[in-house]
Amino acid sequence: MFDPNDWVLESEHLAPSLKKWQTMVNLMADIYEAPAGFVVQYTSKGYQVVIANESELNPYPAGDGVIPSETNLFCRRVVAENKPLYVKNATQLEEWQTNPEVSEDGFNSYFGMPLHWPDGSAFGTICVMDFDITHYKGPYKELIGQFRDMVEQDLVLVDQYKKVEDLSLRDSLTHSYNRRGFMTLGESLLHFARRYNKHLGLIYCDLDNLKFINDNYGHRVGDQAITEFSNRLKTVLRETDLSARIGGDEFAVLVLVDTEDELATLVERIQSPEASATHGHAAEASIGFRFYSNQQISRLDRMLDEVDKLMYANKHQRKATP
Ligand SMILES: Nc1nc2c(ncn2[C@@H]2O[C@H](COP(=O)(O)OP(=O)(O)OP(=O)(O)O)[C@@H](O)[C@H]2O)c(=O)[nH]1
Repeated sequence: MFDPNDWVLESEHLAPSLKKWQTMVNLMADIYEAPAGFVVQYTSKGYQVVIANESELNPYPAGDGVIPSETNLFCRRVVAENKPLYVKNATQLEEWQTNPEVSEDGFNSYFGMPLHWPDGSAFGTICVMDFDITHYKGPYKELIGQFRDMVEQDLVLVDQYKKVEDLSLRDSLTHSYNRRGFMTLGESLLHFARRYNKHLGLIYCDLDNLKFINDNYGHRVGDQAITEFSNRLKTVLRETDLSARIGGDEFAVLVLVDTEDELATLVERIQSPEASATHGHAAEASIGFRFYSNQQISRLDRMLDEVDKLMYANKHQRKATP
C-alpha cells in the first residue's frame, strides 16, 4: 500500500496521474472562473499543494513547501471535519481572520471537498478559491464532486499498482526487496552511477549458523534473526541505498559511495554485533564487499558473483578462526 505519510509528488507511481490532475484542475478553475484551483495533500507533516492551476493569479504553486498542520487553512477544516466547505465571503467572518490565505493573500471565497485514500483515510482536498465573493449554486456545487471522484479513482489504481509491485519485488518476511527487486532497482542505480560519474559499493551478506539457530531454537527464532538483520541494514543505510534479501539468509546492498574508506566504515557498522541479538545469538553475517569506481562498474549479476566469492572467502576465514 502507498504510505499515506509519503508525499505523492515524490512518487514515480503517481507521475501519470499528476499530469491528468493538472489538466483537470486547470479545467476546474476555468469552469468556476476562479483564479486558484488545487489538489492539496495532507500528511502528519502538514499540507502541501500537489496540483495548482496554471494561472499567473494563483499565488500558491505546487510543491512549494509544507504548510504546518496547525495553520488555520480552509483545507485544514475540510480534512478535520471530513466534509465539504463553502465559504462565500471569508473577510466578513471572524473565524477566518487568522487564515493567511485571507489575511495575507486576500482570498474571500473557498469551495472544497475532502479527498480520501482507498481505505477511507484522509488524502487531502480538492478546492477552488477566489478573491471575490462567489455564489456557486446547483450544478456548480455538484461538479467538484465529479472531479473528486476522478482523483479518488486514480488513488485506487495507484494503490493497487503499488500492492502488486510490492508483492513481486518484496520479500514477505522482512518487507525488504527480494532478488528481483534488487536486480530491477539495482540496474537503475548502476545506470545513475554511470551517467553521473559516481562510484558504487556492493556488499554481500550471508548470516552465520542460521541452520544451528533453526535446529536449536526453532524456525520462528530463525525468522527473527533474518528480520533483525534486515532491520539492522535499514537502520545503518540511507534511504537512497538499496538493500535486499536475495536468498534465504543472504542479503545484498548497493550504495553510492565516494571512497573505499566510506564503504569499509559502512561494512563495519553492518557487522557491529551489539546492534542485534536473538536468544543470545547475535545475527552475525559473513560479508563480502567491493568498491567499484565508475570505470569498474560492469553488469550487476557479474558484480554480485564477485562479491559472493569474497563473502565465501570471509566465511571460511571466520570458521577457521574461532
Ligand atoms: N528460519 C528460517 N530459516 C531459513 C529461511 N530461509 C532459509 N533458511 C535456512 O537458512 C539456512 C541457510 O543455509 P546455510 O547458509 O548453509 O546455513 P548456515 O547455518 O547459515 O551456515 P553458514 O552460512 O555456513 O554459517 C538453511 O538451514 C535454511 O533452512 C527462512 O526464511 N527462515
